[in-house]
Amino acid sequence: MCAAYTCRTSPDWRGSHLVASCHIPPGAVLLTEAPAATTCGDDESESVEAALAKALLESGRGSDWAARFAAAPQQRGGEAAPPLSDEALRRLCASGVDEVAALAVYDAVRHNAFGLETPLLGVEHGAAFYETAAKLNHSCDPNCLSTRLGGNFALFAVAAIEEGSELFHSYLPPRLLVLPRRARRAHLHFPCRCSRCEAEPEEPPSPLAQLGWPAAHAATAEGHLVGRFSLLCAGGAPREVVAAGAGLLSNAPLVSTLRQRPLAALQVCLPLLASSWQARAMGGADAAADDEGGWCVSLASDLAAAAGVLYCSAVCQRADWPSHRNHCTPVAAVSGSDAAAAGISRLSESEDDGGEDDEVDVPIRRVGAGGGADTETLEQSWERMQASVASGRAQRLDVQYEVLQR
Ligand SMILES: C[S@@+](CC[C@H](N)C(=O)[O-])C[C@H]1O[C@@H](n2cnc3c(N)ncnc32)[C@H](O)[C@@H]1O
Repeated sequence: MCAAYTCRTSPDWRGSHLVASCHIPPGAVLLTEAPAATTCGDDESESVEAALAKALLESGRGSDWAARFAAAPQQRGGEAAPPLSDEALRRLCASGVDEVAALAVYDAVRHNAFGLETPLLGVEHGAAFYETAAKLNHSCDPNCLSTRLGGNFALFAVAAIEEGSELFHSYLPPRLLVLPRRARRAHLHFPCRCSRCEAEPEEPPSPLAQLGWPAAHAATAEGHLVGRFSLLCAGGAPREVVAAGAGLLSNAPLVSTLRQRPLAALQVCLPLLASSWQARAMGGADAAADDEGGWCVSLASDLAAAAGVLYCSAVCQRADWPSHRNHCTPVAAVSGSDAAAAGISRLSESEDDGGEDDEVDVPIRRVGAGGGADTETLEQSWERMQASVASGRAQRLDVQYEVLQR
């Protein structure tokens, strides 16, 4: 393959950006880059950005270097890291660096640095500056996947890219790419101009969102709440878990999401593997077979989180309640006609009295693979799944549901 990309500059929001210099097949490795500097962010007295600027200044980078990364006027603003405080500037200059250089390097960092996080847990552990990767713009429907391995940056094509097309990766973690535009926007520090955002209508503020109800729930024209979740009670071995995850591909709405957004597929796999390891730590296959100690795992974690915490059984739900009640968004907070229309008040009452016998018993309409719908309660769904788990195989339960009006 030819040198995969060239750097171009345009006067619009794209500023400096990377463009394919030939046809690129999916899967091609386009860039691997060591950082110009990294920081592990363990000094609580300064921000990771200030620490990174300090490391760059100490390696001899100054104003001339920083000018290559200065944000174009149309890219300024937004909510990137805050400007440098006087105290932080004083500390940066303590080693003899002049103020102009310190401010310029800090500015380059605040608009171009990458956070470093652990792949599975998503724990932030520092930041890094990559000189070439800094030129990559963001898209919510990216044609490239970037990853940080150790402190290094790697970029892969996830689609065929035509010569002359811009290379985009996502500044957002894959799990957030399945969210609608408004929800994604909250995680970016600039108004996104990518083709997906430009094409997606801005959703009108949902009455449910105003009530603090999760964004992944949408009200149908009839005013019902619609949600979707995938839940896995898996066996103890990674291959069982991954096989069950592959089974998820029979879920038509999810498949279409994954086809359109290949990065979302990664996010489905990572929790699967994490859950598998967790299962092993908890005693492997025996844990799954144990009526009292079954464990609950969400697959598409954003959807599951949005749907509330999902349990494989009333036993698990009760067991978790002492801890869950501390961070539960009380459904009781959703009051008035919207709540009544959504038919969620009974869920609130049954969850909130905390007694031994509380069970979530929301009627749902289950939408089967063939599109036919029948009605069952969540409790009946859990029972179905428990029966599957008792059969000894890794099982999952995918339910697309409407909460029916009462
Ligand atoms: C790491 S820089 C990317 C390179 C940048 N084009 C340049 O000229 O330096 C990140 C900045 O580019 C802009 N940017 C990147 N992707 C964008 C997008 N999809 N929509 C709007 N602005 C974007 C934002 O201003 C963001 O803070």
